[in-house]
Amino acid sequence: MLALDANQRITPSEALLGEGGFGIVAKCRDTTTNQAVAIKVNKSDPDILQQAHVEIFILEQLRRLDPDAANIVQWNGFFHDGERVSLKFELLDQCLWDYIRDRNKQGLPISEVRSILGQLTNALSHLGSVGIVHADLKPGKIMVVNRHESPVKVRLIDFGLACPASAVMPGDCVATTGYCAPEVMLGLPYNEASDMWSLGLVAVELATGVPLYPSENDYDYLKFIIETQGQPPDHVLDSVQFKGSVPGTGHESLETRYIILTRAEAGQRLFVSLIKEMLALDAHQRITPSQVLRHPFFSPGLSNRFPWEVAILVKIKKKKKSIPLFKAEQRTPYHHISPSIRPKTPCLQK
Ligand SMILES: Nc1ncnc2c1ncn2[C@@H]1O[C@H](COP(=O)(O)OP(=O)(O)OP(=O)(O)O)[C@@H](O)[C@H]1O
Repeated sequence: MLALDANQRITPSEALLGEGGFGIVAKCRDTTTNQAVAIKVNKSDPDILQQAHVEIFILEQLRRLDPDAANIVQWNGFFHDGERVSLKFELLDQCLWDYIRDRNKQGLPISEVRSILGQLTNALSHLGSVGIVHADLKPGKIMVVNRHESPVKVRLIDFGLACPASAVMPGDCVATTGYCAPEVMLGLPYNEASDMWSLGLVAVELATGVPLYPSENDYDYLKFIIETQGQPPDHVLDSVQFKGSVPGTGHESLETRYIILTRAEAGQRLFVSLIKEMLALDAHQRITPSQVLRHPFFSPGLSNRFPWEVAILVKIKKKKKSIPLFKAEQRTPYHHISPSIRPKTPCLQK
């Protein structure tokens, strides 16, 4: 492990914890406290420097919250190292992707899904109380404090794309394809409800071990959503002012994913009913954090009454050919979503 000296200088090396678009995260020892910490060292690029200052602004807002009670990473300030700005965080153990992978991608038992989903809903509730949208929620941005602890505790990390709900810039979508809410993708105004959509997809991944919409491009992602849930309601599509290019064609995946309940236990049915409310296409209809926590899926004693050891499965249906999402004669790209691909039976129901 590296030392963080009195002048707060560090040298990146084998202590690398992670790497991202903004730089690296390294494990260091803070010589004043003698504690291991995680230091996010941003690249010296001017755009990234500006982004780092936005992240610092958001982290300052979050100081009003108790990180432990709010399930968000504890931030301990920042320092400059030459041209670079570095952020100091509590050291966490592993991200949820790795945690799920270590369980052979089988999905977690109901007790753990409930516990982790409850903690993340609590995190969104706290973010909402200070008017912050995370805007990039996914298993890679959620970390386990200590994988050997039971029940495991989780924290939300990386507020690099977060913004006050009152200052959202529609159309400025840089969030991760495969987790971002439809309204964000469509360039519409968005708010805290977009994090709830992402959390719905995280919940499915916790329960099944695999992503529901594993897409690398906007076209595939939108296609997965429409095939499984139908197209967004007309009043949503009517407000789309899509200025960018039509999401790429030619690389379409030929898969659709369906949630299959192997044994239709009550716990599983409740879980699917909750997920459907988290993944409401219309953000106004989406369930809120306090409603999630009051959902029967969280009722005490559920896991005792309905032990759910068999994880939910995701069935992958292969198609012979791709389906056009857009019809040339219609008005705007997102009105070109062909009604013919509306599923007869929406997949998110048993
Ligand atoms: N507090 C922490 N403790 C331990 N590891 C961490 C911590 N914060 C971040 N990491 C590791 O570093 C990785 C990158 O962190 P982070 O997402 O904050 O950086 P980023 O540059 O914004 O990433 P991206 O470009 O993917 O958005 C994480 O996925 C995680 O593995």
